Amino acid sequence: MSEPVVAIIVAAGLGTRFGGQTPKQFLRLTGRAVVTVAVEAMAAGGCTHVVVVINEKASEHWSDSGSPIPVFTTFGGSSRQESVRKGIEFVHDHPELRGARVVLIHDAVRPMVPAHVVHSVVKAVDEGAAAVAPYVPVTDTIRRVREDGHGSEVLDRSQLRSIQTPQGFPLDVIVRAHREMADRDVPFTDDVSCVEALGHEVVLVEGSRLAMKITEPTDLTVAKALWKVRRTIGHHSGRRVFRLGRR
Ligand SMILES: Nc1ccn([C@@H]2O[C@H](COP(=O)(O)OP(=O)(O)OP(=O)(O)O)[C@@H](O)[C@H]2O)c(=O)n1
Ligand SMILES: C[C@](O)(CO)[C@H](O)COP(=O)(O)O
Repeated sequence: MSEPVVAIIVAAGLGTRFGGQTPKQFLRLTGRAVVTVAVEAMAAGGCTHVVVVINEKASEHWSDSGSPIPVFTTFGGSSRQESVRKGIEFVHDHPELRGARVVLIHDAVRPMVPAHVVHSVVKAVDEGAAAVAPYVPVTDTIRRVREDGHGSEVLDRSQLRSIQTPQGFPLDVIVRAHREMADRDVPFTDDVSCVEALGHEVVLVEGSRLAMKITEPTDLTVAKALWKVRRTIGHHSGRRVFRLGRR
């Protein structure tokens, strides 16, 4: 039997920026929950198993029925970093998962990531990378506000990238990185940064605008609209739609 490729989907957030009673990852994206669509995206990209990290307080919203690959569930923590750590420890301790060759960490709230992006991340880890993240170019002009509160300065956006998930790692590397950063109490907003702090290089692969993060209510409206046309993206004759799919 070949080694598992495990995706850890973090879904333990409470969605304070989104608001509402039900955490955003359990809202519907045309018929199915956002997190369920994220599970399907991991399967479509070549993952063999998924661990969904949920919040104990919101567990009544979660159901894994109908998944194309085996799904395990564990409880998360009070920050994304802590939830990732708990997911990684679950994989590390699980007899069926601990032989994983590649581990991906994915936000439940990026449900529409295309299979080719997931596949590129898995491939880059398979080929020896210690930390892999998909990116899209920054298209807004970006300014940094000065710390003293007086004014701001423009940054050179040609050197900036917007980082997405899934991010990929060999299991031993991501376990070591998260344990060490938790011991040192160093916070990170993503997982490649955590591994980079151990001295590893971060490899970037091309991501997709479809892997947008649902953070605020408007994002879900946009996601629903994109979901309806996603099959045409990349095959459509219209240039705008084509570009959206590729970048
Ligand atoms: N304690 C947490 C916090 C976040 N997440 C997950 O990390 C991903 C990205 O987080 P974010 O978009 O910030 O979600 P929330 O924390 O739910 O949102 P907010 O910051 O607005 O409260 C989401 O899939 C979220 O469920 C998690 O598993 N555990
Ligand atoms: C991991 C991430 O999605 C990469 O862009 C992002 O850092 C998560 O940020 P959030 O504030 O926890 O949503």
